Amino acid sequence: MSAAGYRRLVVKIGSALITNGGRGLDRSGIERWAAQVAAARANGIEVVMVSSGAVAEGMARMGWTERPESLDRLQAAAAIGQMGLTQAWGDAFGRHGLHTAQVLLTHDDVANRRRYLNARSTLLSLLAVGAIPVINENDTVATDEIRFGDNDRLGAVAAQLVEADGLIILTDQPGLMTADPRKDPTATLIESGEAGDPALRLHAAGGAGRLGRGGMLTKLDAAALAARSGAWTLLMDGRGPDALAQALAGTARGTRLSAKGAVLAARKRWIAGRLRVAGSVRLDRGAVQALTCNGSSLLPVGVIAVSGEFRRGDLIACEAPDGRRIATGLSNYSAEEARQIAGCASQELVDRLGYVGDVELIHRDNLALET
Ligand SMILES: Nc1ncnc2c1ncn2[C@@H]1O[C@H](COP(=O)(O)OP(=O)(O)O)[C@@H](O)[C@H]1O
Ligand SMILES: N[C@@H](CCC(=O)OP(=O)(O)O)C(=O)O
Repeated sequence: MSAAGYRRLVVKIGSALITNGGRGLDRSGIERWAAQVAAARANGIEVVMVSSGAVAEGMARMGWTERPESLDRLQAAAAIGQMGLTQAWGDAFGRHGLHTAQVLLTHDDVANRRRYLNARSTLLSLLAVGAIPVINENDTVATDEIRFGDNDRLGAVAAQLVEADGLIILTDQPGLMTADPRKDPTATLIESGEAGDPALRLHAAGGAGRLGRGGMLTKLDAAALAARSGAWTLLMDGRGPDALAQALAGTARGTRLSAKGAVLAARKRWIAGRLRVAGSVRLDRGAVQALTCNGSSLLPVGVIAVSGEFRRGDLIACEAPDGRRIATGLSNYSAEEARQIAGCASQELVDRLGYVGDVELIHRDNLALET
């Protein structure tokens, strides 16, 4: 944990920054950021990277000066450039004895509950084994319908997936300015605000730079999305020699957007608002108590019976011993698996299943109590 109390952070590095204004990958920047993340990792902070740069690196490799308009050329540039990007991060973190893991996602992967849970498990496993996940959009297969479009939103989704404390968005400006500094040199830094405050958007109408896709508007959208899972967002300039180190330590200058309000309420409301359940589990008294009084996850040990047919990621009902519905939630296991592990202590799961699965049958973040 950092002096500021951070446990897990997502760091998003935008195209404008990582490509040195379009001159190919900024390798010294990558070395510097990796060294600073490695130092934070040594202090017990888990870090997930979201790195742009594939298209810009592909453009540099091909000698293209303008970002292609057509999807197939963009995809070609991304495929060519992603090679260099992965290699650059792998080499840089490797010098600090850290493994990196390339994770390419599309929006489709997280809109689907099952795949969302799979992506989440994989990212958490990578962190558990001490690796640094480096996420980018899977541009080669992303069509408009399944595209995040910019990596700011992908950063927010990553923060949600791993339940990060914060999302650090490094760009080529000091943060959110009162106006686009490329157009208005008198613009000044807005140092703090509340994520999701519509008033902030008035400052951010300027669009993106030549290489980036998002601009400030998507960074504000990302902050609002990250706040729904309780994460704050810091928008800042990543170019200073200690910029990321300061951000990871909680001392950087930039725009800090706080997450206020009932954090998981929106997600839990979404779960509770769904009418159909695919099955149900009957709980013992101890599990009912744990869920309703302590806000705990549902563990297999507290399940006495399983009804219906459901798959991993499906919504199921949790019932008290008298059949009363007390909660609904998204199951980490299929009905068949749930039957195998009902009543099992956590340490018995691997023997029953034949593989290492989630400890929770329903994680508390995916559980909404009946009101
Ligand atoms: N109010 C603002 N404050 C700061 N930058 C702004 C603002 N409005 C628009 N911008 C533009 O947003 C750009 C950063 O977005 P973008 O190019 O997408 O970067 P990245 O690739 O880092 O995501 C800045 O270079 C700037 O020109
Ligand atoms: N996936 C793309 C990045 C998309 C993009 O430019 O995002 P951003 O840096 O947020 O403006 C790439 O690697 O080039």
